[in-house]
Amino acid sequence: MLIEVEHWSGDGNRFIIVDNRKNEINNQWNMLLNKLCRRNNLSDAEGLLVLLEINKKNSICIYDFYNPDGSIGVMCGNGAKCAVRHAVLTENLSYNKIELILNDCSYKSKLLDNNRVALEFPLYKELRFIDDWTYVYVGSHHVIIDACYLVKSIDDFYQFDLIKFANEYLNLYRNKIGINNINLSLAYFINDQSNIYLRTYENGVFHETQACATGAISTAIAFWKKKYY
Ligand SMILES: N[C@@H](CCC[C@H](N)C(=O)O)C(=O)O
Repeated sequence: MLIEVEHWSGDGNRFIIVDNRKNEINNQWNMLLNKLCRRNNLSDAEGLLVLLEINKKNSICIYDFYNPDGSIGVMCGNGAKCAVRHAVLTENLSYNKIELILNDCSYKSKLLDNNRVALEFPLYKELRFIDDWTYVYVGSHHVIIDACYLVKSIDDFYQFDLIKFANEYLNLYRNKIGINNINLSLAYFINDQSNIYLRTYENGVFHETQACATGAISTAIAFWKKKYY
């Protein structure tokens, strides 16, 4: 069977989108994920978005999101932005008010200028300060580590072996929080610029990705709550 797929990128976070509104693909997602989301070359994806339905009259689009390991990534901010833009292009939805239903959760969104997508998030569902790191839940689970404990400069920050660190410490964070599917973000805050530089090791991808929207939101919340700015 020939399956048409589209490659999308949300800020460098890469996804495959499949239109399954005719329900032609049944329970073959694991096969597709294996073929399309391996990390062998640059075109490999970090998640799969499956279009289930677009209701043009009410500007509603419904997608499922899968991580490359086959697990359901409940919320993926960059994937959600791609889904909204994909729905607009597919069915010419009204730009001002689009409801996205992603993995059964509803988000309000709209299209801004230059094809940017705005997505409304609840503030956060859970926040915990544990030792010198922070756990934030915004639909996906994030551990935020302040890089000032690990590196001394922005160059060191980008040289830091995030994958080795994740392999060594992920289980510790999982055990402390009691949740398995955790994303790990290393955040470097530059005070006089009010900038936070971020690197994220994603659950379900088990690798560093180019960008992670819920990681960015969680980090902003963690630093704001710690009164960094
Ligand atoms: N890339 C994401 C987060 C995706 C979800 C993650 N893989 C998980 O399972 O928690 C984003 O842009 O938010």
